[in-house]
Amino acid sequence: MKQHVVVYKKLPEDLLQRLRDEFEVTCFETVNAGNRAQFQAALATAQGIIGASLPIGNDLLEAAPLLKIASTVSVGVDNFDLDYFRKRGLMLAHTPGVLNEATADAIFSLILASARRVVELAEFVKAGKWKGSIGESLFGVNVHGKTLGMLGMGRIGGAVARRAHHGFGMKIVYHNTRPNPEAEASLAATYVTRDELFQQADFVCPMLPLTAQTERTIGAREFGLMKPSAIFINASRGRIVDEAALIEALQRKTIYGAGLDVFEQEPLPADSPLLQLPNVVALPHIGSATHETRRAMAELAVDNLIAGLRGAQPVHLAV
Ligand SMILES: NC(=O)c1ccc[n+]([C@@H]2O[C@H](COP(=O)([O-])OP(=O)(O)OC[C@H]3O[C@@H](n4cnc5c(N)ncnc54)[C@H](O)[C@@H]3O)[C@@H](O)[C@H]2O)c1
Ligand SMILES: O=C(O)[C@H](O)CO
Repeated sequence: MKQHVVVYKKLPEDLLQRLRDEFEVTCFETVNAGNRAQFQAALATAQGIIGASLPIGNDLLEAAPLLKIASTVSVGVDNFDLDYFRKRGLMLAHTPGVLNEATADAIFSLILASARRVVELAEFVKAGKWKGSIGESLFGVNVHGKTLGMLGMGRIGGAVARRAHHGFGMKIVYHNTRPNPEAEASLAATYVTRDELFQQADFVCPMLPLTAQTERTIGAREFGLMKPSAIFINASRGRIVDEAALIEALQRKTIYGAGLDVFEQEPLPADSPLLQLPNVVALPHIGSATHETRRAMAELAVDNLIAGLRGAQPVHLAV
């Protein structure tokens, strides 16, 4: 009998066909309050699940007694309880690497847009307010030659730092779980303490996984250490930041601005104070959202799932 796979994200048709060739497949383009009961019922006979952007709590996993592998179309694995996977001996596969460059590009767009006030000034032009020379009050700040502080010098952090060093002549300071000799050799990156990073950087850019250790790791204390001219860039996960403290720092202008791709609550509620602040550039979690990169992520996630269900080792296992 064919094994059963539950898909909970829209996948390209040819990749779905690869799954159908080998497994019985049940698809949910999204899971919401209206179809959660059907989703849970489908899990009862599933050996594999594949999807993204849905917290898969242990209640759902308890409803899947035959499960062998979950394959997430993301590098982040914070939608899962890793200890539960270890205890049950389940595999959790993810998609590191293939999204490094697209995500680093998106982060650099936040750096440039925040520093040069691109969104604010584009809206100014569209509103018909450009009547003459703009004047100093609308000037931005330089990016080239400034100091980038990478908190987390992993795969994506390294790709951001590469752009900063080679493309923009920036000085790189970083803090990481352990020193990264390759970044030090190729990017002249300097390892600093966490506090030194917040104090020295013109652009503070965390690129950390969300874990019990990193949840709300940046708060009022850290914003207090930053320069009044510093810009905070976050495209890792919203919950690594105390968002209320960030809003306060931006409102009181104890920091210059922020470029954000991720938020405590997503989608960002329409009444978020962040949306009232001209010194904030907010994006809808688009780090990896290019056609090419999302395709590569979906392919890798399908490869991982098929390998796991065939009894082989998926290439990228988080657990
Ligand atoms: N916005 C987006 O669309 C988007 C896209 C891709 C990834 N992400 C997020 O970015 C995260 C990082 O991805 P990656 O592939 O670069 O991961 P990675 O594992 O290669 O890099 C993370 C780095 O952070 C370091 N680290 C972990 N905890 C730390 C701590 N407390 N202090 C200092 N350093 C610490 C690790 O040593 C590692 O070097 C993902 O987990 C995901 O949440 C977001
Ligand atoms: O973790 C990831 O991969 C991103 O946040 C989604 O593309």
